[in-house]
Amino acid sequence: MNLRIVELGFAYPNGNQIFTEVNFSLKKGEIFTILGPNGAGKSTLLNCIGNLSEPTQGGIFLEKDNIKDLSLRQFAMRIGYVPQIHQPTYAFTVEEFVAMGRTPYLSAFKKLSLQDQRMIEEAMELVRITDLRNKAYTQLSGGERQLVTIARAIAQEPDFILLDEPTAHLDFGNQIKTMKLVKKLSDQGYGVIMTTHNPDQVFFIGGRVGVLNRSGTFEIGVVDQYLSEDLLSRLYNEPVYLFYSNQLNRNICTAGA
Ligand SMILES: Nc1ncnc2c1ncn2[C@@H]1O[C@H](COP(=O)(O)OP(=O)(O)OP(=O)(O)O)[C@@H](O)[C@H]1O
Repeated sequence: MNLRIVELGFAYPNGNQIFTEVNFSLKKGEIFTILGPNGAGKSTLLNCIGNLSEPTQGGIFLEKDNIKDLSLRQFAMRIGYVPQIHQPTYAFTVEEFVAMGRTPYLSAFKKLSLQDQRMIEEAMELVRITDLRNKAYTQLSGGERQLVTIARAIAQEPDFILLDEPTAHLDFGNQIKTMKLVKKLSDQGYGVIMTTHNPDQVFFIGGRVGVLNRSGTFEIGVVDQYLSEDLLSRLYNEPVYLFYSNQLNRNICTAGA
């Protein structure tokens, strides 16, 4: 299964052109990260891939199917989306919230099957939130909500998972756990697209990265070959340094004094 982003462009109705000519593809089991400064359009791009915003140019294809031609149910079985902020309306328990991921598989008024229950358990275990199962979603911290929303996407059993800044509300320990979880998801065969503000996370993950510039251009490269101190310093308008760690066997990205 291939997810292809072809000649994608997006402009808001007020004429604000956010990006043009975004091209990349992703297989199941791959991770693709997206970097870019505030306001560059990372969330807008993920919203297009997540079928929440309609691109003004180009299209998004799952194999040969343009996603705009899929029913909501077909789409939800193939792509799961974890938005940056999720404001709950009702006090569902964590287990009930994760169970919503099974909605595409349910027929009207039908109870959850054993397979549905198994996927809900597996998703909660993978994200390590099983002990929160009876807690109200409205009573969770921002970080816990983020993990529960990731579990809901996993329960959806999609081929691809989109994560919009998944570590935005997390403490340092949970940021590390989430990055390990992202790697685990790809090991388990999910294709993952993740936006982040932290280039070090991109070095941790490796693979390919797309950089969205303020000008709306999008460039792709292999992390270690493409992301240089010079490129990152220009991207963020601040000096950025890379150090190779023999212990970690990867580049570490940090700010200067
Ligand atoms: N409804 C809208 N109409 C016009 N412009 C908009 C609208 N919504 C967002 N924008 C603009 O689109 C641009 C891209 O926003 P987006 O949230 O996608 O960027 P981002 O890279 O995800 O930013 P951040 O890193 O701060 O989350 C911003 O300049 C924003 O002001």
